[in-house]
Amino acid sequence: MQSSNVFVNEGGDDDCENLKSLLDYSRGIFIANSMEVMLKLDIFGRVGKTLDASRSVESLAAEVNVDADALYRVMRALSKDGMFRELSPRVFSNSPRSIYLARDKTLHSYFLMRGREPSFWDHLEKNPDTMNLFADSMSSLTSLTIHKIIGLADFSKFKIVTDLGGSKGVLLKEILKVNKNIEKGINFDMVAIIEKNKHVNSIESGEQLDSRYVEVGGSFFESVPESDCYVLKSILHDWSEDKCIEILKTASKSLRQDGRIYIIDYIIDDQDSAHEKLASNFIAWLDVNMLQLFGGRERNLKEWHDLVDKAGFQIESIKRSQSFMTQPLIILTKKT
Ligand SMILES: C[S@@+](CC[C@H](N)C(=O)[O-])C[C@H]1O[C@@H](n2cnc3c(N)ncnc32)[C@H](O)[C@@H]1O
Repeated sequence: MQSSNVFVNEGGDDDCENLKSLLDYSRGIFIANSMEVMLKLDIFGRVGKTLDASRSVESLAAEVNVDADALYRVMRALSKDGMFRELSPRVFSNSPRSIYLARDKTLHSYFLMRGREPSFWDHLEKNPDTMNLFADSMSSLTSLTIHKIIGLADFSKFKIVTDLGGSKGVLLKEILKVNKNIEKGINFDMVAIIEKNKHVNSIESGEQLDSRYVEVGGSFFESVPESDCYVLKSILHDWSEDKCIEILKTASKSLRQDGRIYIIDYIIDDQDSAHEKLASNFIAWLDVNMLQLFGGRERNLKEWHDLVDKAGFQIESIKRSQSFMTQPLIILTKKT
């Protein structure tokens, strides 16, 4: 893909900061939902009305009867914006900013009015236009980082590569362009998405489709086409641990000998990231996005190791880009 966007060549820290600030504008709804939950549960007040008062997430969660992990993830993201302070792991105090909400309820109704209960998948199912917009939004984010991802990934040993949840096929088409050794590239997604892709491909005569490019509809919870390599980009962070294990086990059944799984997803609080500070704020909010929309999560390195281990895989290597937005490539092989 010839990229015309101005961010692709981001390299300097200025570009990173600008791109990060731009993306911050898209997370308003998640911040509003998080503030609504914090206020409904009176978390600011419960943490304490003085700056030196602190509470552990576990004691707060037990007191208000909510899941401690979910509460931690929301407080972690808010604290990256200075709304709480995480004094030690999972122990928070109010910050000079949040103490106001602990002491004074004047503004509570203002924040409560802005939250809402989202049901994203229901909404998508009932609104095909929004479904298309979602696919477009995913493809646009992918196109920002596509060259960096391809630069990280070696496809030279594979004959069949399948992009699981490949949406509009943006990434796979580019992989095929760069890797002439691949004999077949399969873009696999839900039937509704694939039908739409086929329709668009048939009317957009301007785009000459590579004859090696194939579209297959189905569910990665049921079965997937046999392949040497499965690409899972921005897929596993949508799902809970149990669902991720199901997806990986489905892939495992059809993975050819010496095959690999290429996970392209963030690693939260990754000490080896070139932009750990910038990225960790960005990823903590993405984590809240995943929690609120899908019941998914961003995972740290240990969580990735544990997850793939339970599905019968091991991490062979991790390749990181210098760009904060480009997810690392996590390469899996079957456990021996
Ligand atoms: C977050 S998007 C990622 C799209 C693409 N990989 C990217 O990075 O731009 C998740 C994709 O998973 C697809 N998906 C969701 N459930 C699926 C299922 N059960 N089987 C196959 N694909 C599914 C969605 O249609 C969507 O295209």
